[in-house]
Amino acid sequence: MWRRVASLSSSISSSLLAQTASRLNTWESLTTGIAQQAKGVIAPKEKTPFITFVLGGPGSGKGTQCIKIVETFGFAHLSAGDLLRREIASKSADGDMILNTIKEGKIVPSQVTVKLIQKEMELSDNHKFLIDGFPRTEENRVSFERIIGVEPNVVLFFDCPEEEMVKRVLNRNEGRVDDNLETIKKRLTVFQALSLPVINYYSKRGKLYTIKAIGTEDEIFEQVRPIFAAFERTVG
Ligand SMILES: Nc1ncnc2c1ncn2[C@@H]1O[C@H](COP(=O)(O)OP(=O)(O)OP(=O)(O)O)[C@@H](O)[C@H]1O
Ligand SMILES: Nc1ccn([C@H]2C[C@H](O)[C@@H](COP(=O)(O)O)O2)c(=O)n1
Ligand SMILES: [Mg+2]
Repeated sequence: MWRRVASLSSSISSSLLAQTASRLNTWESLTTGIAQQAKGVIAPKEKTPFITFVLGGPGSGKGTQCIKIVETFGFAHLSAGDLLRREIASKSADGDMILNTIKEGKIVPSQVTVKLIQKEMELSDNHKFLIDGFPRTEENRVSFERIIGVEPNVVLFFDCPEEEMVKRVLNRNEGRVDDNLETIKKRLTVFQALSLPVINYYSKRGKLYTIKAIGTEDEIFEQVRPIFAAFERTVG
């Protein structure tokens, strides 16, 4: 549905695009939604999706703040890392490759991650998505745009000093295979080299909201809250 909407975007005005997107979404609901509703699985998607990418280094507090955004603003939270860990746990065909990549602090091929995100978006009856820990690379970003066919509305960047991120990750205690000093160092290098260019890209496109990610969880959320409050009336 979203790929078809996006392919029209260069040739028509934004208000016409919004109307067209709305109609295409409704049309798609009618064609695919009927079968799903007949089975009682999913409510029709009648609203244009509102997509937020949540970026920041390892341990910067993305997941913690996503929980608060979900509670306060009713978004669906899709954590790329959680989706990949679920593939490992379910022993899927890509499970071993994903496990080895995560242990090495590297990035899983984009096609794998985008397909997992796409599946969750399609299954969700929400239209507001927080996509946490994605895109981590330019390849991730381009792949999302190609496969899903839309750009994010908002990009949050949790900007946290390295020392603090390392301290938080080492204290996390959730049994993650990448929460050790050796892997954290590699993840920080990957973040600097591959993720910062994505953050700069969205800054240039005027979509980036930088949050100073130090202080208590509640203090940090007070920087996040007004961003979504400003969109709430238009997004629903
Ligand atoms: N403001 C904060 N102050 C202190 N600790 C925090 C704060 N925010 C989160 N934490 C803790 O730091 C750890 C990392 O937070 P979180 O898992 O949210 O980070 P993340 O950005 O999602 O990391 P990753 O990219 O590794 O998934 C968690 O144990 C969390 O409870
Ligand atoms: N877009 C992504 C997101 C995550 N991964 C892998 C590599 C990360 O180190 C790991 C954990 O992610 P997190 O829970 O910290 O967001 O998952 C990836 O390859 N691509
Ligand atoms: Mg996380």
